[in-house]
Amino acid sequence: MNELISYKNVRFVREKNVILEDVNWAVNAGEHWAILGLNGSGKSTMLNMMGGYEFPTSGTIYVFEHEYGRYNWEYVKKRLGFVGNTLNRFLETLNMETAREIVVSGRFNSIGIYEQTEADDWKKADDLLASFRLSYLADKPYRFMSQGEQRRVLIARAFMAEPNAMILDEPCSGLDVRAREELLASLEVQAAKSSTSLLYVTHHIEEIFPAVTHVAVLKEGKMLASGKKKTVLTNEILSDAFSLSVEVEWRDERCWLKVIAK
Ligand SMILES: Nc1ncnc2c1ncn2[C@@H]1O[C@H](COP(=O)(O)OP(=O)(O)OP(=O)(O)O)[C@@H](O)[C@H]1O
Repeated sequence: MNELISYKNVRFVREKNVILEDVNWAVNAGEHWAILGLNGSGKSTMLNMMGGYEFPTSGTIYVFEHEYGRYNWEYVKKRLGFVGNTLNRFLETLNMETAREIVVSGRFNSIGIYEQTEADDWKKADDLLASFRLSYLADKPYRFMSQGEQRRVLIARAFMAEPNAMILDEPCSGLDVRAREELLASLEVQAAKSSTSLLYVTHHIEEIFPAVTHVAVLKEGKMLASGKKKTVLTNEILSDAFSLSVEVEWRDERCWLKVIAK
């Protein structure tokens, strides 16, 4: 499977408001994407469509070569990981569990372990914890972890099912600079190790870690630009996207934003 995700002329209208218009986008195996755009530009709506939470008003969406609306979507959802910046609905269960238990539960796409686990599952969870440099937390309950540690545990959990693609929706929001850098370093390692394509949603270009290969920029529901990161992360495109005069500075495969004029 080469083309993992494809949006063709996708339009989405909610209560007479056009939320997405003429969105064309394709993600191929081996690519890692950042999805950029101001608040309300349509990023979450666009990505929620992959999980089947929103249905395009017109246009077509293919995920893992299956057309949305013409296939049993439960199978597709199993191959798609999702990590938001909050799992509050499940907080009570999470709080009781240790890092190891939470990571193992990712094998069954559940919060809480309700199925038989094998020794291999625990070994894999331990390997993931090591890869995220979280082994020291293995037996610690979630409620006693820092916010940054909690986020990394949830991301490690999402890798447990080895999804074909994983949506990371603003995973660094609310984290301090050190916790942010630890999370990004973990993603960098994981991007090199696993075959999961990462789809990283953010407002901040500073979070685009070196392994990200492509960037999509949304503005007011339209795809302003998409393609290889160096061709998209330019002064012109970002100034347009943010409606602000900005300059991009590249350093060690990371980029930083300077505001020139408001
Ligand atoms: N449940 C909803 N009901 C009505 N309008 C909504 C709803 N969810 C989103 N919208 C509107 O749809 C548009 C796109 O929102 P969306 O959440 O997709 O943007 P976003 O780029 O993800 O924003 P953010 O960065 O703030 O998360 C916005 O105008 C928003 O107000």
